[in-house]
Amino acid sequence: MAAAGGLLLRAAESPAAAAPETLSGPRPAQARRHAEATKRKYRASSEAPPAKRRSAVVFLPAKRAAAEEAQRTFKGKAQKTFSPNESLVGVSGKNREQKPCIRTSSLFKNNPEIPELHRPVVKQVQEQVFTSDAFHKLDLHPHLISTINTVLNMTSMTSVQKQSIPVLLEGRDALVRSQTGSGKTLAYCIPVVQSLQAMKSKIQRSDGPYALVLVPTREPFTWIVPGVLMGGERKKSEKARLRKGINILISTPGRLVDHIKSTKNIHFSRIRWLILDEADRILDLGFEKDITVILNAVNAECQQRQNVLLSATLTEGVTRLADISLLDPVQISVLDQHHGQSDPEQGTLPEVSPLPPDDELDSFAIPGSLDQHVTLVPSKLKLVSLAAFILQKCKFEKDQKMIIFFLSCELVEFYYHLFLRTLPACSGVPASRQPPSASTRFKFLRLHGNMEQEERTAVFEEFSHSKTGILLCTDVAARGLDLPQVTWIVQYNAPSSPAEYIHRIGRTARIGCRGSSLLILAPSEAEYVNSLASHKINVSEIHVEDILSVLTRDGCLKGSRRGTQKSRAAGPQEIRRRATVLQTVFEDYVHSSERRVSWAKKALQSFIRAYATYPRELKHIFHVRSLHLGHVAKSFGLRDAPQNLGVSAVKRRKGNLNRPDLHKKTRGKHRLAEILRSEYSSGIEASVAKVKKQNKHAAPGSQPCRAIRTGRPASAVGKQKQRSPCNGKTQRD
Ligand SMILES: Nc1ncnc2c1ncn2[C@@H]1O[C@H](COP(=O)(O)OP(=O)(O)OP(=O)(O)O)[C@@H](O)[C@H]1O
Repeated sequence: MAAAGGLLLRAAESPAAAAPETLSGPRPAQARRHAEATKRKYRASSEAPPAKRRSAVVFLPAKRAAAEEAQRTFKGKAQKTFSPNESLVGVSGKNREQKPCIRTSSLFKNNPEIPELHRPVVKQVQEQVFTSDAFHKLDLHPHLISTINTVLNMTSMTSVQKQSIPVLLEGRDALVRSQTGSGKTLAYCIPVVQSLQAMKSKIQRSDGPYALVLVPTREPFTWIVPGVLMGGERKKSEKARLRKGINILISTPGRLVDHIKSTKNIHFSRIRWLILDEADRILDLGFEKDITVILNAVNAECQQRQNVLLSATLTEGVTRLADISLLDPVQISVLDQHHGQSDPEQGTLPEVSPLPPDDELDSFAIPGSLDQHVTLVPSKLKLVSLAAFILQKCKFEKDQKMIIFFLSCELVEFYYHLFLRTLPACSGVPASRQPPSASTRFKFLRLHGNMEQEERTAVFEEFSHSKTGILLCTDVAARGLDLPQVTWIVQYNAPSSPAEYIHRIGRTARIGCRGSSLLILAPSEAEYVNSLASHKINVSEIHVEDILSVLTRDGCLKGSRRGTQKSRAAGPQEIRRRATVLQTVFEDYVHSSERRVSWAKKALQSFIRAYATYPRELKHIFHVRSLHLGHVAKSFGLRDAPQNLGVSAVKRRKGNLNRPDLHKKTRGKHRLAEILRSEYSSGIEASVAKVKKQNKHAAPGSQPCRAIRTGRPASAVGKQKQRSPCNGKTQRD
């Protein structure tokens, strides 16, 4: 099929061999004008064809064959205008005769060549997830063991649990690094609960917090949550709960800082544990200053405690944070023997080592049960390719649960509504009369930072408990979320860093399960694969033609054209035709009203703005100048590129990003970053700003930093260079 598909695209790419784009085909004068316009576009765009992917010699006959096939297929029909509406059963549900015929989108013309992927094959860092050791081997309270066994239904420890729990029970500080979905949460929860229940004077609720757990986002609160503080909830009710007492306090850094600054009921004098979970994410989101405030506030009231820092990725920032927050820590890293680490099966305890070796920094452990793929898709084909992929997985395969990552909230909203309104209809039955199986197959959900907390929690719960479904989201869902049985992670837009890539794909293949991921890149972004390889991330290629070929299995994309059985076969021409039918479904939907067109334009604008915020080190791969706006517009169901969306227009608006309120409210980069990451913190920045003004000299966080346990000032965290671009980017989330 790959070979057949190869014919398909390359035939389209060759101007000489290209079959008429629409079934009507452009007239000669029109065609000339079109070709000249295209040439102009390529002069202005760096999406001009790069080096060919495969040898032209090898594919020349293939192109010719495809062209001949195309000519044969369309002979004598060049003037017939194809109305996709006629071809779709039940898609629009409107009177087909009354609809004007619409020129089919020119999907397969003038696309850039897809370059050959030359990936260095690297040996990925591997971790063994489970050990054969049972929890009852640990010196834990029998009641705790029976809870783990019977309530949580867990018997054997994971590697990270086996290595961490004894160390933490000994009372040591620890820096724990282990792959996504390997059970890090229990690795610290068990020692915390064991140590708290063993305290001589029985803990009272009114004692206040004994353990403080800092997490980066609001969603991942699970079974052990006696008290949660998170943005998006009413601060007043949180204050009441704090007054009653919370012994294990789990909070996002931003929200806790809000309470430190404005709530009298929060005391840290009894804190025995300070846990920084997902430290890499906390730093990525620019919470260094908040962590500084928290460390100072906790240090001011208590010195005797255990500190634990956990992370799936180990970056320079994480080790620096470990340096100032941990005292003489044990470093626990669950890597395989090849990587020179201790073998968990040998039961050896890890060495005490304050800093990891340089070559370990920024290389990531990926679950061995995760198959990673990449596909290079010209911008014009991106929408149909994603739709085809969804159809393939959710219509033709069983029990698929998929998460699709996008660059911004607006993109999530746009594609969520577009797919919701169009794809289920492709089952051939009007939405109202679809059997329940169709609605579960195409259960679309979305999750992003512009949603109310209540709705976010409901979506999280629904997707968590569902066996199938398609969750469209921003990076708000990339970290810490434990969503069981996810089979596919699709990255429709590339992540801003390899660490983000790891966390996105880490939502599948959790705790030893199998999972797969697909990264969709434009041909001009192909070099990103090398960037991943330099962090020991290996991906294998799926060809776009293979993804599109599923459309030939979809009866409702057949089209109305009466052809022989032979021409209906799953040949390249048929794939092109069906892709065009599907694209037209989207274009028809978008162009069915002015409002929808302007909605699609706004989504396109949001994409361009988000695209402009890739970090400097990735700008040579992701630069707005590389985007062919006309082609990108197609992936928003737009027939033409909207005016005034050029690079210069984007540059002009860049300072304003996509939140008009920012312009008014922010002064300077820092404030901008604060607002952009607001969803991860408290959601009440404005009130904090007010309080800040009032308590300028009184707030604990504003006091001069005192020495922390390592003797270094906490302000050192704040001074650290903000490595991640996320500060300027989380408007995406
Ligand atoms: N020993 C165990 N046996 C079976 N399941 C376990 C065990 N420990 C943890 N789990 C389950 O594994 C899943 C992943 O655990 P957890 O969320 O702690 O992983 P993580 O390493 O923190 O992942 P991430 O880095 O993505 O946040 C959870 O559903 C958890 O209940």
